[in-house]
Amino acid sequence: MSDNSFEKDIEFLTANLDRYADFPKPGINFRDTFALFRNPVTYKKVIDIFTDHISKLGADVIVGLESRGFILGGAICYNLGIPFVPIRKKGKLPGKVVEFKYELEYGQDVFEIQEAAIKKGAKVVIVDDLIATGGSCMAAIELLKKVQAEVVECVVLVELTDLDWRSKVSTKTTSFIKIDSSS
Ligand SMILES: O=P(O)(O)OC[C@H]1O[C@H](OP(=O)(O)OP(=O)(O)O)[C@H](O)[C@@H]1O
Ligand SMILES: Nc1ncnc2[nH]cnc12
Repeated sequence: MSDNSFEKDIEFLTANLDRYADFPKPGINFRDTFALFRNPVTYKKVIDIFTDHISKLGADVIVGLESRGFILGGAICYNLGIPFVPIRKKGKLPGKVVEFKYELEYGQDVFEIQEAAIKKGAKVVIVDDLIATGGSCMAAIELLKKVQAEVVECVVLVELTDLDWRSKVSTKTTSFIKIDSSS
């Protein structure tokens, strides 16, 4: 559920989100959140909405999912003065990592987190630009379980409402823009 005070901003953001048919595969309507991030006006609105919501959750750490979760997470952490920790695709993080394989709307991948990046029992909020099948968020939750962190909430900008992500993600999830994958 989104905060009513941001209702007008959310309508504006929804209207400015780009859609590309048949990318990266036939049949996928790709929602390009970079359209919102490259415009300073819409980017600020997005970061303000996330910051306002996450400031009430008592998070110790924000975990951002590669790649667009990084663009959100860094700015939100700057506002809140809390650490940012990345979850990256396999093979990009040095040191001891834990990994989890997952599926998404147009393929499969492996996520990793650095073991030393999160303290046991830390309260974590996961951020990403979009939830579709829920595979990415589920993989992030499983990785955070492995390092014994506590996932308080997943917060995403866009939710594809008709895809069955809830069967994979039972952790509380907040989205601000809700759209049908075929619209
Ligand atoms: O709910 P899901 O079905 O898992 O899909 C959502 C994920 O898919 C996209 O990222 P993508 O994996 O394309 O990675 P990228 O940001 O590195 O391009 C999107 O930014 C989410 O992270
Ligand atoms: N339809 C979509 N648009 C953008 N990112 C996605 N990740 C998974 N499905 C997606």
